[in-house]
Amino acid sequence: MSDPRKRLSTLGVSRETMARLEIYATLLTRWQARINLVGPDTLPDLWTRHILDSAQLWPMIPSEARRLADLGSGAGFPGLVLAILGAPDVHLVESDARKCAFLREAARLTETPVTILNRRIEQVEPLSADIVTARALAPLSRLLDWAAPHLASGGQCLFLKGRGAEDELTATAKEWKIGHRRIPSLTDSEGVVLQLREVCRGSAQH
Ligand SMILES: C[S@@+](CC[C@H](N)C(=O)[O-])C[C@H]1O[C@@H](n2cnc3c(N)ncnc32)[C@H](O)[C@@H]1O
Repeated sequence: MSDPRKRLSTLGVSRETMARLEIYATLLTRWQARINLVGPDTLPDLWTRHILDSAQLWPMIPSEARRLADLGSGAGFPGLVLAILGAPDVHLVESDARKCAFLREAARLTETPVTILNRRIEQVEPLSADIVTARALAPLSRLLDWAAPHLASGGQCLFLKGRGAEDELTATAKEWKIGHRRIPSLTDSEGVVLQLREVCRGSAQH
């Protein structure tokens, strides 16, 4: 099944939510002419490369999660897509003011409640999030430095990563003790979702 809209429906996305994703996709395509929201070569494949890629995290969010923080949201991947799908109390952290203007407009038109923080992650007060997400932001060791202060007790990270994920995990072992799962990506044959629990500083025991 390669049609991304059909694949979204298998993730439990309703027709009403699909209509809000359509509004988001249309707005993004319009704004892309003015500001670089996504890599221009990826725009024709927006639904698979960005929307489905983000939405694949939706089934991994536990029903008891109360807050999600998305770091370096850019045009809203994955955080705004997850908010449209119904993730609770989503905070989008993005340092670029023009991208934040886009996020505000997309949230308004899709009637999605989100908190947009136009700040550098390093300057944001601890968010106490049950889920911290990020895609295409930084190597894993830096992501962990940024994400750890924002994790609630018992919280987890969901990071979309490419083919270097294994090496990145190895590189963090000296500094971080993490329970992790690697879940193959639905959209990228070489990609994975890194699901990280019990993130704490200190080397892994071998
Ligand atoms: C490569 S883009 C990825 C955007 C989005 N997550 C995606 O996958 O399409 C990285 C984004 O992170 C933002 N960013 C980079 N460093 C940041 C920081 N320290 N604090 C907040 N945002 C940051 C950039 O402005 C940019 O929009």
